[in-house]
Amino acid sequence: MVAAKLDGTATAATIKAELRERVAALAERGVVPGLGTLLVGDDPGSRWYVAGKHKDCAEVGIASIREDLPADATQEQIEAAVRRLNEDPACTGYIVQLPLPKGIDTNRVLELVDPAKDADGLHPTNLGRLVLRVNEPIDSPLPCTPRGIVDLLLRHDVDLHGKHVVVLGRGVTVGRPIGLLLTRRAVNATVTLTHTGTVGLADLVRQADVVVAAAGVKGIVTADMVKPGAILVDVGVSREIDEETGKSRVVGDVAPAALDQAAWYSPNPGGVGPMTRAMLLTNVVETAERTLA
Ligand SMILES: Nc1nc2c(c(=O)[nH]1)N[C@@H](CN(C=O)c1ccc(C(=O)N[C@@H](CCC(=O)O)C(=O)O)cc1)CN2
Repeated sequence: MVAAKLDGTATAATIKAELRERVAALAERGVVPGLGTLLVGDDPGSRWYVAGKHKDCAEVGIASIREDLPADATQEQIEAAVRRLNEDPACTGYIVQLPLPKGIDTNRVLELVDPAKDADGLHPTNLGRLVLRVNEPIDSPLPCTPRGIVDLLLRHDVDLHGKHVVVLGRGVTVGRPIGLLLTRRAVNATVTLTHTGTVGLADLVRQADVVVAAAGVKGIVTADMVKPGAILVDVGVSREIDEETGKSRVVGDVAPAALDQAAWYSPNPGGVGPMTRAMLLTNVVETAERTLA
């Protein structure tokens, strides 16, 4: 079977073109959306992600605000930066880049974010709205990666109604919230959330119409675990050195041979990552639009 590609890079480019028009419409009404980022420390991956977010903003006309703190920043210094972003009128939405350094109480930091400026949709108020609004549209920011995955599937006309989605990984940015999005009445999928304590993982994955692999374990989804015709969404990010080039490269949770079984697959890189970035911009634009409603 030759699997069709869920092209996140191309889909994100379409979304950015749509957003450019919405940002222009906001400008006509005197509103300039501004994305703030709070980056603590010097992890190269996090630096790259934050730089990408600001590059994306420049492409669609969103203003950029940065708060960068050293790796030894204290809880108090981080919380003070969050308060500055809450109070900055130029910042209409912002994110705290995760993970924060060891020893920092991440939940305490996230709970300080003004829910109306929560561009990541990770504040308890916004996650709570996602829990409560099963039947009606959600008028608050949604977590970027889950939203990006659902949007990527829907924009490729994948019908999720009645489908069994098996999710690997219970992380806060992907695994836990994606079940809430997929089981809303408008989407109507059935979700099994698996994690390191799950017994019989391979048997569960074999039952899946859609596999969302967000375990962060290289090649955990192997060919023998995939039902023929399933859809494979690869979220995992592990790094290894490419033997030919000697350079570091991203490898996903889905083993290459598993793709032969699939009807659709999201490449990694080039699938979910670009959609995560596009959904962050979407959240920022929607947050700014809500100020006019
Ligand atoms: N506050 C947040 N922190 C983190 C999030 C998040 O959504 N909010 N998600 C990840 C990191 N992340 C964004 O922050 C992110 C990860 C990956 C990509 C991406 O485009 N990846 C590329 C490949 C990149 C490479 O080669 O290294 C791809 O998939 O094509 C964008 C954003 C954790 N932290």
